[in-house]
Amino acid sequence: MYWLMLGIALFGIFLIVLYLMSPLLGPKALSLHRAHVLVTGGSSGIGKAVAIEAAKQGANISIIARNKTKLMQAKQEIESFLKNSEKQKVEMYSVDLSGDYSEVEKTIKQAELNLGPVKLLINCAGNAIANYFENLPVSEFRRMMEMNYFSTVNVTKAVITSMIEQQFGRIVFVSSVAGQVGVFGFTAYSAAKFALRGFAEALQMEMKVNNIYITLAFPPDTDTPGLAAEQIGKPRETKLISESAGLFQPDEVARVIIEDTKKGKFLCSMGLDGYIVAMLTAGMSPVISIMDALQQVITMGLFRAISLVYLRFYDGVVTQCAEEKKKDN
Ligand SMILES: NC(=O)C1=CN([C@@H]2O[C@H](COP(=O)(O)OP(=O)(O)OC[C@H]3O[C@@H](n4cnc5c(N)ncnc54)[C@H](OP(=O)(O)O)[C@@H]3O)[C@@H](O)[C@H]2O)C=CC1
Ligand SMILES: CCCCCCCCCCCCCCCC(=O)[C@@H](N)CO
Repeated sequence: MYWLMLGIALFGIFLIVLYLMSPLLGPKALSLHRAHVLVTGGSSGIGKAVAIEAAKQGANISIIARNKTKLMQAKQEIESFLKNSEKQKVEMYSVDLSGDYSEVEKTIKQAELNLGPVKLLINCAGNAIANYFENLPVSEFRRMMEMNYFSTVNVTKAVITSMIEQQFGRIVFVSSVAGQVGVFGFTAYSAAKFALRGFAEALQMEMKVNNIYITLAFPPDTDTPGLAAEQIGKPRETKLISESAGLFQPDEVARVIIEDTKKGKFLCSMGLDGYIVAMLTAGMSPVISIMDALQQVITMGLFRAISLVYLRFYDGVVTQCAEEKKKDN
C-alpha cells in the first residue's frame, strides 16, 4: 500500500516537473510565407508532394535531384500550386547528393544566392532496396548508406553554417517505419534509415541553442515511383509485413511532415500504426510539448504489449513463407 502511494506521489511530482518545463520546450511555429524551402528529392514522390504543400503555403522553393527531365516536369507541376505566382519562385538544381561534397556545397550556395538562406531543409532524396540478405551484395549496403545517409549528411552540412548565422532553421530527415523497426528484406535499407536517427538525435542536441529544430519523419509504404521500383526483387515476406502497416498517399504524408515541422516536433509519424511505433520507440528522443511527453510515458507499456502480437504475426508470416518455399523445392 505504501509503495503504491509512493509510486503515485512520484508520478505526480513527475507530471508537475514536466508541466513546469513545458514553456521551455517548443519553438515558435514557423510560417512558410516567403520562406526558402529546399527539398532534396523534390522531383518525385514524397519530396515532390512536400514541395507542392510548401508552394501552397507561400514558400519559395528549391528542388534538387539528378535527372533534369524529371526536375523540369516537377518544377512546372509545383509552379501550378503556387499561392502567389508573381511573388513566389521555384528553382531546380541537378546534382548527385551522395557524390562529392564540394559539388553539393556549390549547389546549396547557389540556391541560397538565388532565394536567400534556407529556412527549412527537407532531406527526402533516398532509395530503397528489398531482398533477402543472402541475395544482397555488400556493395548494396554501401549504396544504401550513400543514398540515404551520406546524401543527408552532405546537404545538412552545407546548410548548417548559414542556419547558425541566421540563428534559425528547420531540418527534416525522411527516415521510414523501416528506420524504427528492422524489417524482413530491409537489412541494407533499415540500417541506413536507422543511421539517420543517431545523426538526428545528436544534431538536435547540438543545434537547439541555435534555434535549429530537427524533424525525423517515419512514413510507411507510400504510393510513389520509388515504391514501384522497389517491388522488383522484394521478398513475399516483406510485402506481407509492410502491407500490414498500410499504404499512404504522398500528399497525406507531405501534409503531416510540413505540419509537424512547422511546430518543430522531433518525431513525425503517420496513421495509427505509425503513432504506436513512434511512441514505442521514442527512446531518449527530445520532445517539444508536454502532451507528447505524457503520451509517451503513458502509452509505452501498453504499446509494447500490442507490438508483441504484431511480432507474433510477422513470425507466422515468415514461417509460412519458409514452409511454402521448402514445398516448392
Ligand atoms: N515510398 C515509400 O514507401 C517510402 C519512402 N520513404 C523515403 O522517402 C524518400 C522518398 O521516397 P519516394 O518518394 O518513394 O522516392 P522516389 O524514388 O519517388 O523519389 C526519390 C527522389 O530522390 C531523388 N534522388 C535519389 N537519389 C538521389 C541522389 N543521389 N542525389 C540527388 N537526388 C536523388 C530522385 O531523383 P533522381 O533519381 O533524378 O536523382 C527523386 O527526386 C526516400 O528517402 C525513401 O526512402 C520512406 C518511407 C516510405
Ligand atoms: C504495434 C505496432 C504495429 C505496427 C508495426 C509496423 C512495423 C512493420 C511494418 C513495416 C513497414 C515498412 C515500411 C517501409 C517503407 C519504406 O521505407 C519503403 N517502402 C521505402 O520505399
